[in-house]
Amino acid sequence: MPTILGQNQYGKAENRVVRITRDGDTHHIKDLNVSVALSGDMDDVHYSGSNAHVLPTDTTKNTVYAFAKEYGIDSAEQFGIHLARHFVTSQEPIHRARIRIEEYAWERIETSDGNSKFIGADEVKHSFVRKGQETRTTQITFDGERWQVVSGLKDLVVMNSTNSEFWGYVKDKYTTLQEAYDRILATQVAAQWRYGWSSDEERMPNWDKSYAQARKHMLQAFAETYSLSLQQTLYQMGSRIINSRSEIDEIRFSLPNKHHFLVDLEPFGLKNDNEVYFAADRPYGLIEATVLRDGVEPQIPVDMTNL
Ligand SMILES: O=c1[nH]c(=O)c2[nH]c(=O)[nH]c2[nH]1
Repeated sequence: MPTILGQNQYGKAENRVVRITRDGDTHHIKDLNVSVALSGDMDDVHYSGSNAHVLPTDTTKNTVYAFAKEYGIDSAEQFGIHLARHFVTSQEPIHRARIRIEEYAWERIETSDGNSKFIGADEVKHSFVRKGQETRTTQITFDGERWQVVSGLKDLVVMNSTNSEFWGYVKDKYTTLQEAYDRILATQVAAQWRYGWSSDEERMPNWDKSYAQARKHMLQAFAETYSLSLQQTLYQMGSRIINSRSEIDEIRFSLPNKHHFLVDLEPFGLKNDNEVYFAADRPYGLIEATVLRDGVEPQIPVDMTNL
């Protein structure tokens, strides 16, 4: 049976790099998980085993660490752009680079009553606690000409303890769900947004500011939407970002509905007045959608949850 090679890519996945920047005795941390995927003129290695075009995955790993030292890590996006440009422009057989980065945030530990020489005004200059909230993500793709930057976050857990209803839905013979006029709405946000920036000729966005603003608008929309469904809330979150951030053209969400079921306390002679819930972990409703600036083509893949 004749066969041919289809899409292929290779590189070192999940390079964990921690970069400390020492500003006197005040230290700064960047903690990343960097995955490199390269593609191009790689037929021969698959067909015959010739490695003549293969930059070893080990080298791609080393490059991540060397770049962390040589250029530092400003933002995950900036670091990814640097790496992608390097692989595509320095190796002829490599035509495309995709760099995926997860960033883990750390914050300074507050002091008790400053008595060590290492302790500043009200925080330790070299002691950190990892932030327990979301993970920031980015994916940089470069083909030698066009850039695509898709950034976002995952595992951002949010809850509204009121201002959520769900009723008026289709009912068939299998429907048992009771209509809800005051329910808990909770989800674990995975969101990926695509920047309009796509060529070196255009002015690059301020990645850190854009992330902070997109996150803020998303959370505010979640909190401020009186929800008739998680779908409606999702759309509000997305359109709030598109309307307030001109550098972002498209955003895709994957929102698990973290169901909170009222517990029946009647057997114990107790009335449950929307106070005691069972937080179910599965199954969960999974609500996913893309929100776009009118007129732009969608580019974020539908199945982006493991980005
Ligand atoms: O916000 C919701 N959207 C649904 O589509 C749905 N389906 C369901 O059973 N509960 C909910 N809640």
